[in-house]
Amino acid sequence: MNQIDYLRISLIDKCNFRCQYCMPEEAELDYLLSQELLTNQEITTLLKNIFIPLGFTKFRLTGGEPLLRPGLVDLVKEIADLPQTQDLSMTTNGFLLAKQAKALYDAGLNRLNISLDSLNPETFDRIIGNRGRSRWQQTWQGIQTAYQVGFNPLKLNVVVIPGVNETEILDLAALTIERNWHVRFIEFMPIGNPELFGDRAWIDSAELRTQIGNRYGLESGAVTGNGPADVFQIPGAKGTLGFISQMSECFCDRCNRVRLSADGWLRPCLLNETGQIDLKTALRNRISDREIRQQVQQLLHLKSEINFKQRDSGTNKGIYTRTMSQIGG
Ligand SMILES: Nc1nc2c(ncn2[C@@H]2O[C@H](COP(=O)(O)OP(=O)(O)OP(=O)(O)O)[C@@H](O)[C@H]2O)c(=O)[nH]1
Ligand SMILES: C[S@@+](CC[C@H](N)C(=O)[O-])C[C@H]1O[C@@H](n2cnc3c(N)ncnc32)[C@H](O)[C@@H]1O
Ligand code: SF4
Ligand code: SF4
Repeated sequence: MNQIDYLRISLIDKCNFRCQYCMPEEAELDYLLSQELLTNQEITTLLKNIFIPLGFTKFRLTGGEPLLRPGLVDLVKEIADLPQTQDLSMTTNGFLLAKQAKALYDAGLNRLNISLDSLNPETFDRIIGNRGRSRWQQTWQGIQTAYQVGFNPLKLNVVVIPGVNETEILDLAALTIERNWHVRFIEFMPIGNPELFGDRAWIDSAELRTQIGNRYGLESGAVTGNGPADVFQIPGAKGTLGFISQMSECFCDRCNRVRLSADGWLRPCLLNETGQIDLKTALRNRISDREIRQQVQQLLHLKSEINFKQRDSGTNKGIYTRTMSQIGG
């Protein structure tokens, strides 16, 4: 069995974007109340008393949009300062990054993955549901600032949507030639927007590799990470290209992570809710650390069963009912 040592922590379920593939504008979502969110202190207590003693050393902050979380820099510092923390990273849409990047870097955040689905401001705004105000320029500035303050590796996540941004694959891949950035193409999953997903809403990573290989050539590459990306490189490029292929491949056999939702549910697998544990209620009811650790350990033992056998059990006819923003993607 793989060692499960990577916890993805959702800090908030709200977002300042409404990406078509995640939180489409027309969707009605129920948001958590602020008292339902784990506090910073509860998060660090869980890390110190539960997850670290069970061998967790890698933590990613996500959401919703983590940069909207009040007290974020303090939380980053507290987690980074834990002696057992080997890797502390964040996944963000980058819109509020230009102002926060330096403070986050100084607080000890090691790595950033930033979503950027298009280099064309109009396409970008259409994807993120801009509600009348262009957001591309500020997002691009956030990415540049993050790189300038020292985030390395800096990864850009592109969800590839047929008919929306698929014509930009070569341009996005070309970003890595002169820049030490890591562009990752993600196969669109049937989570969040069933209409957009339609009949064939994802493009096989192998197809993208052929396109890019024909234009620029492609060889194997390497970059630091804990995730499912297969990494390649354009020969001579400064950065790399990653392919995250959850639709065309199954990488569950190398799964090393569990997820903590913003309201404290520990979820063994992204794609289903089997076996979830409510850690917030346990903490607030003063259940002993020992007992909570035992419950978590039991879930970790069950995880490989859940991964393989119940991957689709959280779906309704193959469509997932919770969005990535609610789960903590
Ligand atoms: N099926 C599946 N997909 C995942 C999982 N974790 C991440 N992904 C996919 O990978 C995309 C990028 O995830 P990121 O948040 O950037 O993190 P990562 O690639 O795991 O992280 P590093 O490699 O450590 O940088 C997500 O949007 C998902 O589409 C997972 O546990 N299961
Ligand atoms: C849910 S977001 C949370 C962090 C941050 N708001 C962001 O967008 O980077 C995390 C990742 O999930 C991805 N994502 C959301 N919905 C998806 C879907 N239906 N299929 C594949 N990836 C998805 C996003 O592209 C992003 O890279
Ligand atoms: S993918 Fe990220 S930025 Fe886009 S709506 Fe979802 S949580 Fe927000
Ligand atoms: S689908 Fe579940 S088991 Fe597979 S990689 Fe994602 S979290 Fe792990």
